[in-house]
Amino acid sequence: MQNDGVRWKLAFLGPVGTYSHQIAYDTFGDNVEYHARKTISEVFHSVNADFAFGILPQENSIFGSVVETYDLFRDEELGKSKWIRGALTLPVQHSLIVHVGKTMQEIKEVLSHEQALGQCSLFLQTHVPSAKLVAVSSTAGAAEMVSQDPAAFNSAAICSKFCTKLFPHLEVLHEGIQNENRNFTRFYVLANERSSPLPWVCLDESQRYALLRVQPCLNAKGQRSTINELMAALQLPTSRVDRRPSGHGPFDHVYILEVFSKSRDEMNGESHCEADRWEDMVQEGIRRVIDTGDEAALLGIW
Ligand SMILES: O=C(O)C(=O)C[C@]1(C(=O)O)C=C[C@@H](O)C=C1
Repeated sequence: MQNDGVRWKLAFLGPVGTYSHQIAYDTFGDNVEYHARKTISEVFHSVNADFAFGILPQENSIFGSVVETYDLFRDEELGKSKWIRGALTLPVQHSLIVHVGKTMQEIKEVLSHEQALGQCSLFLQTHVPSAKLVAVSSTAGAAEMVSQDPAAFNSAAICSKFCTKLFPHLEVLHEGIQNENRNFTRFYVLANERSSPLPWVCLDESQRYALLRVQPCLNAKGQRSTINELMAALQLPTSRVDRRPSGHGPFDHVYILEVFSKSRDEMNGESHCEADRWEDMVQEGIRRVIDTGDEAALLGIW
């Protein structure tokens, strides 16, 4: 993917070896220039006029929503200068990685991203119940610390087994340690243009999606719309609802909703929902929410 001969830049949660990097490379291959960032927040803020794409972990099938990502969706820049352009799903198999020769009994602490610690909670309770669990910014970041930080010599990392090829002195002690064998993480592709072209692997044109931020406002009676009222105004099939504090006062919330076009079968014989028609349907839904006195914004459409 070239922009006047210059490769587009993509930000991912680093270092190389994270699941974010893996899904980014599986999707964009050698077509973009990769830039590692220390946190998910830095990935989000990197996407600007000069940075075409960012990869944001969104939800895991065992541990649920990635809270740091949803908190970033409250940022007003999303939907103004950057947009969600697609979703990608990666099968995730975690390994317990240690310094070569270390045994389970010697492990004093386990480092990883909080998502990976949560996805492996049963293994941790059973096999290293007294180890301290330390949340760090990424899985491969944890492997790098175990490999290079003398203070982490008796620590283990939860990460992809590929990390043992990237960082010296590491080996796999256990593989497939997540609570359920079938484990998937879904990622959003963040882009600096609302309709940035994406590699074909991101696009399933039989189904269209949009991400919305909806905020109930106080009416004249001092009441707020319920989530049922907001969804009734929207009139769009909704696959995901996440609620985060708005930051504007106690128990004041924003909702992040993922909506989708009806499936092929429900489209009255049409093979798929045309992009323009889907855009109209979404904009009409947003208008209906705003007409009830609440706030709604389009964060991305694909
Ligand atoms: O730390 C990584 O490897 C990431 O890419 C982050 C992340 C996440 O935030 O969910 C991605 C996939 C796994 O679920 C665990 C961690």
